[in-house]
Amino acid sequence: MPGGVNSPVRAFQAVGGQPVFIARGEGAWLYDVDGNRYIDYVGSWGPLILGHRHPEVIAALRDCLETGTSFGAPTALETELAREIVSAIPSVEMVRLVNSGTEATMSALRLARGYTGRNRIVKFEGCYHGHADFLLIKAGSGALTLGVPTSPGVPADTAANTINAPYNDPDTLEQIFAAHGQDIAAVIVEPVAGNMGVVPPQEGFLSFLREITRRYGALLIFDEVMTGFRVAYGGAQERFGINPDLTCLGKIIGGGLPVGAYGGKREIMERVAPAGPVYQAGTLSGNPLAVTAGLATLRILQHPGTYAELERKSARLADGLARAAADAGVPVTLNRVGAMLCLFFTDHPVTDYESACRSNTARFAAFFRTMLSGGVYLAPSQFEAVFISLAHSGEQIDRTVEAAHKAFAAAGRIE
Ligand SMILES: Cc1ncc(COP(=O)(O)O)c(C=O)c1O
Ligand SMILES: N[C@H](C=O)CCC(=O)O
Repeated sequence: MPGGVNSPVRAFQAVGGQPVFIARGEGAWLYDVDGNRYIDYVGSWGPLILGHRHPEVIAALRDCLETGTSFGAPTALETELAREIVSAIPSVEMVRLVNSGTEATMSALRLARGYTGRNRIVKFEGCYHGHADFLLIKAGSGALTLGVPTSPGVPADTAANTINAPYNDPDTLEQIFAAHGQDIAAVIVEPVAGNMGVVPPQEGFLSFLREITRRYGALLIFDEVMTGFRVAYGGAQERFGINPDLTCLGKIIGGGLPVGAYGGKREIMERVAPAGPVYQAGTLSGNPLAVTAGLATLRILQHPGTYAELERKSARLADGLARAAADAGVPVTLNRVGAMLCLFFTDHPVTDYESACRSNTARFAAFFRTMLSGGVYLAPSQFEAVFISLAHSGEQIDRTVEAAHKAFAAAGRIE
């Protein structure tokens, strides 16, 4: 396997050392093949908001297995998940299930182009929307971590239709629309950026996106692959009260199995084949196992108090980390929205790609390695989020903060 991994973010290139090989997970614990135990803040990169092997998810999967693994035909289960998404996500009236977040964003953008008859799209520097060619330009996540934000292999004429704008910068976007507004099919955005570390939208930024896209007849697409069912049950659009035209989902709606979805206004979604002419398909789309794990997860997330509990746990971790950094005299900027947070090794505010890149990544690497040897598993990159789950106990969070005291001291020894 290239680099020994099946997705670049799993390699330890940015932090040094070799990746840990995982044997199993239980709640918020991860166990490696050498018998070490870690408190897990990766959660399979976001899907495991209930932790590993939640008993209700596992029981539902066991029952589902007895019926088969895939049919390539409609099932009642997929209809149930579609209904749940439509009732949860404020702007979604119709939805199509796919197999990954990448498929969701790629398909939503094809639909936006088919619907508007325009070719250009606007994305934001440091946002990551999966690995489709036209989105791998100044992309975040592993691409940023490995220093290849714009990938070789993306044809120049494909890249020419993607316009990159700085996140949280309405003035630049206004200029882009003034120059190209009639050609822009859509603006796609992570409503809380989570792939250049965590960068919240500044006051008014999302409403500005809503206004300017309407003004120029372009669609607004929220990529809620990470934020959907995480920063609120109804995603960032519920939390911030802004309704996009299309929404992309993934991660949590598959409960740890491969899934994605895109949805939005009926009038737009009815252009998707076979209802309309914009083609998109998938052999395993709506897979019963993925749908079952997703549905079981969403049902637990609906319990009263769930998001308040996530908020409490996340605040306890954030406060503890901030205190530990201050005790060690290491300047950090901590960004948090609900159950996703990021520690940047800088004393400047982090509001966009450029300010995220000012973080001291050598300090992050030292912090990461000391946390790992102290039994805490973080994403091996400065530019990824820390994900808190319902499975994290107060005791695990306190242990994490204890480990962080040592880790900040180690980071502080690096210039
Ligand atoms: C915001 C966002 N969009 C899209 C994707 C792509 O999803 P996937 O890895 O399932 O293709 C990811 C994560 O990888 C993501 O965080
Ligand atoms: N940051 C990525 C998406 O959220 C991590 C998942 C991956 O690319 O493997």
